[in-house]
Amino acid sequence: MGGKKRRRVERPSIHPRNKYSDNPPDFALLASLYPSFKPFVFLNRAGRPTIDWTDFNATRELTRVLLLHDHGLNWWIPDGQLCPTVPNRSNYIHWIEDLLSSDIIPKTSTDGNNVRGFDIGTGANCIYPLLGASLLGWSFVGTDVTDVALEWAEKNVKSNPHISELIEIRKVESDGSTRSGEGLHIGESFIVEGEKDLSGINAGDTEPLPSCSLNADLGSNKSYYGPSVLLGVLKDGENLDFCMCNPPFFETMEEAGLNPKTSCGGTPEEMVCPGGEKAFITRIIEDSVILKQSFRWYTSMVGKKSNLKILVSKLRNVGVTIVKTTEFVQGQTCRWGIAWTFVPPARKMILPHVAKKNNQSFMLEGLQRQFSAINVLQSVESFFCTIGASWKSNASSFTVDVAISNDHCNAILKTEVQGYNELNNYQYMQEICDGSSLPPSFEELCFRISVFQQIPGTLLVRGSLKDRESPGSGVFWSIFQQLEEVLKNKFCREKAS
Ligand SMILES: C[S@@+](CC[C@H](N)C(=O)[O-])C[C@H]1O[C@@H](n2cnc3c(N)ncnc32)[C@H](O)[C@@H]1O
Repeated sequence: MGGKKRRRVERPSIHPRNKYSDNPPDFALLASLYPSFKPFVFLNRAGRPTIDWTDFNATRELTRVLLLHDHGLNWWIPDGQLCPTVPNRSNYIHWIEDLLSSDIIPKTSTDGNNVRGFDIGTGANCIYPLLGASLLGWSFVGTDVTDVALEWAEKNVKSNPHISELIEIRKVESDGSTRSGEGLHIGESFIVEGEKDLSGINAGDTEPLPSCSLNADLGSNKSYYGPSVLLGVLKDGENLDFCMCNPPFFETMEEAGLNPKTSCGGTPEEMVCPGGEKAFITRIIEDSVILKQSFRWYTSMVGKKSNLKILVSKLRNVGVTIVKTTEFVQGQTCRWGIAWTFVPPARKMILPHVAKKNNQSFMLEGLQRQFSAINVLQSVESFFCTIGASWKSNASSFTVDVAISNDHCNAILKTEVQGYNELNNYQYMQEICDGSSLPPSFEELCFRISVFQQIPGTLLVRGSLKDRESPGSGVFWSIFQQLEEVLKNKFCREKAS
């Protein structure tokens, strides 16, 4: 013991564009400027001004003065309603801003102007529309089910005439139907068999989610009990840039009350839903499967990492083109963000974790009888011949040595059909925005493809990079994926999907 050095785990930091990233709230200054805030401020043991985080009145007053002082927003919520922490909520807004400005999916013609978002469960505090509109000029539809949330969200919008035109508050009926407004339809919910199980699903047992065709009566197409989330709330023909959601995280109020260190309020309607956040976000996923490209990005906050994994697994099964996750700093605790889209990606990207591997392999199973390892080897040769690589094969060792120039690699990547991409973490997202995740430049990419007989009818194909440190390792991975698809399509009874 003791000999091992502890690796320092890098914690993600507050978003660099967050107003508070370099200047955390200055309680002393705020207390001097706002007499109503002053009584809540005292010096802690280290002599620094602070507030009692377990006092709801103190946290609410802090939020009020921060929104006023730093964002020019008038804001209030009644006792007990969920009180947002402004720096934390801002991180989510900036993450969406990154998604919209990245070139992962093609940009729209508006190119950052007239961005329109949809806040599922905006709450009495209406925090996301208020921040998104005041910081970035975005327009919003904010939805909710409870009267108190709708009433106070409206009040908060109206108290800010400079942005009130940008925010529409929309009611979702709590009985499972949706309000019959302009373009909305009331419909009976139908239940998909096994729906209850969806909330208890494990990462490994993700069945494809039920889907049904888009039709005029969208609200009736939803596959879950309870209030609509998107289907039927979204109006006919409405297309938005993104939706966002801070879902009711918990299954019970007891679970919700487990953090005694802070008091941010929160009623059962705000904090709890049957099946917790996993069930709630599953509803968003189910609706997204039907609504597809009505939103460019679907996003949600996630409270538990275990749920994040499950949700990513679910998304793998429903035909999304990209899944992106991030970690948000929330004081002592962590929250995660998940985003997905059905828009085809703009270009190929290399996953950072796979890009670092220098060995890749796949199995060719269920080989059709007439084919053997030598046929596979020949197909490997012709694959590389077609893409213009130089290659040398050795029929006795069942290997093909390949060399590809940088220009050829780029040509291959350009024509490639992008499948599923899972991009992790905010830092990586930044790389994409900077363009530094583009395929790196190198002289020649050299690797060996080997074909091994496993059992009759099964071959293993392995690709090994000659130079472990090659900057083209990500490109190698990508080409190897294409080879897999080609070989599976040609040789296996069960074709590549
Ligand atoms: C955790 S609160 C989030 C409030 C606010 N967005 C925030 O971040 O502080 C969740 C909100 O979702 C609302 N809600 C629950 N089910 C909903 C549904 N089907 N559609 C819209 N809102 C819903 C609740 O009433 C509650 O206001």
